[in-house]
Amino acid sequence: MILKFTKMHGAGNDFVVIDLISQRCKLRSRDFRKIADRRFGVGCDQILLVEPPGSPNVDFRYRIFNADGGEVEQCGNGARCFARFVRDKKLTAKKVISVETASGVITLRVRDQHQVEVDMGAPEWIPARIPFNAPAEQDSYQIEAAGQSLEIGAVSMGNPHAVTRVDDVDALDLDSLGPQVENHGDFPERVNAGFMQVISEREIRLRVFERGVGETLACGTGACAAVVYGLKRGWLRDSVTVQLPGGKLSISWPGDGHGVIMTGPTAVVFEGTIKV
Ligand SMILES: N[C@@H](CCC[C@H](N)C(=O)O)C(=O)O
Repeated sequence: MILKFTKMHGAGNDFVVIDLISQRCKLRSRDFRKIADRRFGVGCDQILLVEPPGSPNVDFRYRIFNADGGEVEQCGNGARCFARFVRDKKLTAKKVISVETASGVITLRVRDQHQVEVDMGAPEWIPARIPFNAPAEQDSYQIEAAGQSLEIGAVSMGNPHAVTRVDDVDALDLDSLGPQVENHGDFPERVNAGFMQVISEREIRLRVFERGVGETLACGTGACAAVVYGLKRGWLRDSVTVQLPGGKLSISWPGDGHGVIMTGPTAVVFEGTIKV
């Protein structure tokens, strides 16, 4: 079958977005791996599927597949591209769009042609719900990875994150450290590994080694996880600018019980078709 797709990115985290409302197709894990392959396919970090909602109070269903073919619960940069896509394709004229994901309903607000704000929902700190093996919830935990002892914050933004504060993100060897944290035995569903450098109370630099992908140029849920951890530890305040290798995101969180608000860019790169 020939499928139409749109290649998009949010701060350099790139996606193949497929409308499964106007076209019908059952895609399998190997199809996602082929589409994501940068030599034999289109190339992307994640594939985003636009589907009809499963319940009456939401506008769409949003499904996310990592480049390794595995389905995941959440993707922040993808959520912004999703909002831009459904408006560009005239699947909705709404500026406030609610979508169901594998980790619950999130709300997308289209600010202008390029900037979208997303309420990513409240962070989850309870270890069993991340999931992370720890006897009790703590502000931080010690884990061993690549022969080093790391102090991490463990949090779910719908998907699991381990965040480590470092002095200089440029000095990290993420190719060796990233896979060791991603596959750490205390994260039974693996984890996205974020490394943040605090520049000031309102600005951080962040690199993320994403579960099922490797290092990406930006990770929206990773930015939310880093900021909520930094706010909890008292290192950050108010609205924080997160500088990622591919661009900037703005993140704010009023505190426990509230959703994390992420604002950032979206871009369309090209449209095409692929045989699956
Ligand atoms: N790029 C994403 C996160 C995508 C999913 C992640 N790799 C996982 O496995 O949980 C983002 O922008 O949040």
